[in-house]
Amino acid sequence: MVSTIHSVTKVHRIACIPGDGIGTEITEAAIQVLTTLQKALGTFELDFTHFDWSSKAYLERGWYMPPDWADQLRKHDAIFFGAVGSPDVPDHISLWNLILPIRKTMNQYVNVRPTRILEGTTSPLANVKRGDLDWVIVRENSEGEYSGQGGISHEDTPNAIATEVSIFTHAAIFRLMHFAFRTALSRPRKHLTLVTKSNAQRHGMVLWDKTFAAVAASYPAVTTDKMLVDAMTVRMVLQPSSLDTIVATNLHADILSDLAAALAGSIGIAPSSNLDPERGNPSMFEPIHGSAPDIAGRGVANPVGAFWSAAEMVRWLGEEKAADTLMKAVEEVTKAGVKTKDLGGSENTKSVTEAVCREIEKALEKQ
Ligand SMILES: NC(=O)c1ccc[n+]([C@@H]2O[C@H](COP(=O)([O-])OP(=O)(O)OC[C@H]3O[C@@H](n4cnc5c(N)ncnc54)[C@H](O)[C@@H]3O)[C@@H](O)[C@H]2O)c1
Ligand SMILES: O=C(O)[C@H](O)[C@@H](O)C(=O)O
Ligand SMILES: [K+]
Ligand SMILES: [Mn+2]
Repeated sequence: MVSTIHSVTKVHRIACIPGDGIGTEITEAAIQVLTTLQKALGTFELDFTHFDWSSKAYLERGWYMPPDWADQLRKHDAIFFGAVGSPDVPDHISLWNLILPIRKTMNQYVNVRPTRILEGTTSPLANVKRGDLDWVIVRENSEGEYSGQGGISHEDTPNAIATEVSIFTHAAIFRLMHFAFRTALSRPRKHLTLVTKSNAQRHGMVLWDKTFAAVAASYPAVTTDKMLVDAMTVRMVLQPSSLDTIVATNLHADILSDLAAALAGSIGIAPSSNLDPERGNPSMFEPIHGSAPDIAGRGVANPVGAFWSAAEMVRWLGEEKAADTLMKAVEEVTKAGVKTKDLGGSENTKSVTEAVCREIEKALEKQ
C-alpha cells in the first residue's frame, strides 16, 4: 500500500481593521507585503478577514462594532489595526467605541513600542547616529489615566464639573512590571528605566515606584534607574544612548512613544503590539500613529510603521523567519533611499510598498 504524506501548512487567521484616514492606506500596504511574504516563504498561510469598523461606517449606521464583536475577533489568531479617528466624530467617541474596548476586553494589558533609527534614515538630533537610539517602551495598556472612570455634572454651563479618575491597581502594575523586566532581560543592555510622576502624584505613582522596586528583586541581572516624566523628556533628547527599555503608565508612555518616534526619524515608522501575554485572546498590532487627516487620501503616508507592526505580528505568531525577512527588506529599502516625505524622501505609500515586496522576493530567491 502506498501511504500519502500530507504536509500541513499552518494557517494564521488575521482580523484586519483598517479604520479611518491613512489607517486604510497603510493597512492595505501591510496586507500586500504580508501576502508577498507568505507566498515567497511558502511555510505558512495568512487568512485575512476584513472588518468595516470605522468612523465612516459609524456615521452611516450609528455603530462602530456589532454587539458580538468580541466573539468575532476571538475567532482569529491576531488583529491588525490601522488607525481610528475622523474630523467628523469627536475623538473620545471614536477611541472609546473601537480601539480602547478592544485593548481592554481582549486583555491586551501591555503595549510594546520599540523605536530605533532605521538604516538610511537620520535622527533630527545632531550627532545621534544609528545605534545611539534603540529603545523599547513598555506601556501599561489597561487602566491608569485611561480607566474611563469619571463624569461631568452641570454640563455646558459655567458650573461644569468633570472628573477623569486615574485607577492604578497593584495587580495591573505587578503583571506589567514582570513583562517589562522580562523584556529588558531579553535585550543585550539589560537595562530598565521606570518613568513616573511620583513627586506630584503621591498615591498611584508611589504604588508604581514601590511595585517596581519589589519586582526588581526577582531580576538581579537587570540594571534599573528611575525618572520623573518631565525630566525623562530631557534625557531622551540629550542622552538617548543612556536608555534601553522603558516602562511607563498608559498616558505617559503614549506621549513618550510619539516623542521617541520623532527622535528616531518619524512617527511614521513606529510600531506597537497590544499584547495579551497569556494568549487567552488575540493580540493586536498597529502603528503608533493615528489617522492623520491632514495627509489622508493622498497616498503619501509612510507605511513603515505598519510593516514593522506586521513583522511583530508574525513574530508573535511564531514566524520568526518571516519577521526577520520583512524587517530586513524594510531596511534595505530605507537604505536605498526609497522613503516617504516624513523621512526626507520623495516616494509615496505605493512605491515604498512595492520596493519592500521586491526586496522580500529578492531575499528569498537567493535561498
Ligand atoms: N491608535 C490609533 O488609532 C490612534 C493613534 C493616535 C491618534 N489617533 C487619532 O487620529 C486622529 C489624528 O490624530 P493626531 O493628528 O493627533 O495624530 P496622528 O498620528 O494621526 O498625526 C500626527 C502627525 O503625524 C503625521 N503622520 C502620522 N502618521 C504618519 C505616517 N504614517 N506617515 C507620514 N506622516 C504621518 C500626520 O500627518 C500628522 O501631521 C485623531 O482622531 C486621534 O484621536 C488614533
Ligand atoms: O491610546 C491612545 O492614546 C490613542 O489611541 C493613541 O494615541 C495611541 O497611541 O494608540
Ligand atoms: K494606529
Ligand atoms: Mn498615541
